[in-house]
Amino acid sequence: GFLQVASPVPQGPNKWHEQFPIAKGQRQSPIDIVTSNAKVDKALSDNPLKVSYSNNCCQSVTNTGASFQVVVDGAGTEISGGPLDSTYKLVQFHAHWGPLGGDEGSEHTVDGVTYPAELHLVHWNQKYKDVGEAVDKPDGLAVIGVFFSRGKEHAGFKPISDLFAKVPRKADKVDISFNYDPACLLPARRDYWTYLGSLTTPPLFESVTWIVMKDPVEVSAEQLAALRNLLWETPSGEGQMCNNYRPPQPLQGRLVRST
Ligand SMILES: Cc1ccnc(S(N)(=O)=O)n1
Ligand SMILES: [Zn+2]
Repeated sequence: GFLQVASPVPQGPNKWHEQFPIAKGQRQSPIDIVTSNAKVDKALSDNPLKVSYSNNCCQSVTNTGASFQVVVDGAGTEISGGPLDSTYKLVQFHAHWGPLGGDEGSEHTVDGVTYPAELHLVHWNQKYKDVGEAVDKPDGLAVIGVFFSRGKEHAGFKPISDLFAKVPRKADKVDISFNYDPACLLPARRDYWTYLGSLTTPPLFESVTWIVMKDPVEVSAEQLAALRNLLWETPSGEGQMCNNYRPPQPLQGRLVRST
């Protein structure tokens, strides 16, 4: 009602710099990946990215108020190789998406092309004692980004997308009682672009080695629509969660490498 104190609706990306000056930093994410400027680096293929997730690592799905988040118990879910000088452990995965039926929604773009959604698998460097220590270190995090395109249903994503209706409001949480291997969300072809960037939502720490898979994975229109079962606060009250993506940021001379 009008007597309630409206909870402050989070400021949009173009205001983040007021509270998080690093928003205008030198290694911000996402970026537009200009494929002709990406440099093939043989070292990446000589030491292939190793993804070894266990199938009982996913604990729960939460509505964070900004996305869904599958919380992972890092036991046995590790990545290494490729651009990484250390072993990193999966801590959570979430996504960013656009309006119903639209083609914008991804954070990274490829030669200016957007996808309807982008999945982020967040990992922390095992050289640190926990994710809290890693989160603001230059080599603290590694995030694998996977573009979602609209097409046939993704059988592997269905057990997760079916849970969104159970966590409509911020802080809602449902346990994942079934075995689930997040590797099923990766495209078959493991080629990627990699560059040094940041978290794409506040606190925007410049601590992420980004690994953006070249190939999208197909999910159905219904699975994309299921993302809107998640609700969040809008200026006019509670509404469907959508457009929770940050637009591309200045490259600032960074090199993007490619397999
Ligand atoms: C853990 C975390 C926090 C904020 N933003 C991100 S993201 N979108 O860069 O993956 N991850
Ligand atoms: Zn993200």
